Amino acid sequence: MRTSLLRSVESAVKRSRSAHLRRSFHAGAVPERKVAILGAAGGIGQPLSLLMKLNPLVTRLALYDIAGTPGVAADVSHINTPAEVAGYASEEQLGKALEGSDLVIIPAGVPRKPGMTRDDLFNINAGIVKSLCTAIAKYCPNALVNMISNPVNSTVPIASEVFKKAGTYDAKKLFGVTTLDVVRAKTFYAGKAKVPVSEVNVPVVGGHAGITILPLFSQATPSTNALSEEDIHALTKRTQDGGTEVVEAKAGKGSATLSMAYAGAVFADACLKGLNGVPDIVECSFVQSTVTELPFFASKVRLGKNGVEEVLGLGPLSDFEKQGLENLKAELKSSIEKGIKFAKEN
Ligand SMILES: NC(=O)C1=CN([C@@H]2O[C@H](COP(=O)(O)OP(=O)(O)OC[C@H]3O[C@@H](n4cnc5c(N)ncnc54)[C@H](O)[C@@H]3O)[C@@H](O)[C@H]2O)C=CC1
Ligand SMILES: O=C([O-])CC(=O)C(=O)O
Repeated sequence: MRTSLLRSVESAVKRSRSAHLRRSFHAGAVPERKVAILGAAGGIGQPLSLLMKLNPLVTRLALYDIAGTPGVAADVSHINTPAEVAGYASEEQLGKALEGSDLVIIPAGVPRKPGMTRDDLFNINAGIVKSLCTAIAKYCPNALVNMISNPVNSTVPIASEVFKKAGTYDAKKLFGVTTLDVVRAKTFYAGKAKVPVSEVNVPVVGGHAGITILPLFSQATPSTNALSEEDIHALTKRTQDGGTEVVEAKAGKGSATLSMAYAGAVFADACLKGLNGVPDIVECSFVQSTVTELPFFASKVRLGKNGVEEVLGLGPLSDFEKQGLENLKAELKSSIEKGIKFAKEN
């Protein structure tokens, strides 16, 4: 009788201890995180919403678009993962979508058609990005911002100016998403070097348009002697033209959406891990930088509890890469200046 009573007390204590441990794990070790996606009903927005719903680090997922959000939100919300989904469908609801966000991902805006450059999107997307960033400054000034909307080389400087004007700019919290360039460089390198793609790492620096995209294949791992200089030049060109390859294949139906959603989800996950204090999270991103004389530049970035913990240097470059770096500076500088001028004048 006594032993059975003891056993039941012991097991009650054990149950309460493990419940306490579970509670403290939820309350402490893995913080609650709200992620907002602006442009959530678009070609990128929909699969990105799906992937973020699958991310166990996301507690609340706010899906905002000017059209089509209720359907996307209802659809994604039926997936049996913990993130709570809410859809926001009009400008009046943008504040609610943003409030309390730790991370805002922006894939809002028009995509390219064949024959266009990313800069041809400037006239429409600059205004969209400006108004969304004005709302971010108002409703969630401390959130990390992942800018996907093109031309990234200009939209990130636009965002920085909007935040400066609002008095909320924190260079550590603004990121141009260049992960798709890294994803492509890894895939193309693995195919050519015949190494397992899951083991490949390739930094991609510079910006996110044409020759401003500079993959550093001399630093690719696993390293290989199997590639000729010609192979490296062809891999570089293919990475730089990766977006155009998709635009042409889609023949008027837009640009990369699925690979971009994957890349956006990879980068957002890295940002959330950094925020949560996971050590050694390094990704390439287009950020405010002193790596070159340009005020914004993509390079490896260490992510932490406040966003950018450290902007890493370029490392040793081959002569071909050194030349590529010099060649990209004029275009990148002018795209950055175009964004800053727009934000200052509008
Ligand atoms: N950074 C990168 O590596 C990449 C960037 N992109 C860029 O991402 C952007 C989106 O591309 P897609 O999803 O294919 O275009 P899409 O046209 O399929 O979707 C864009 C969505 O943005 C929404 N939108 C427009 N104005 C808005 C506003 N003011 N507020 C909220 N939502 C708004 C639209 O309703 C639409 O649902 C384009 O600018 C494209 O160039 C695309 C691929 C890669
Ligand atoms: O090429 C485009 O217009 C979309 C984009 O940025 C990419 O796929 O890298």
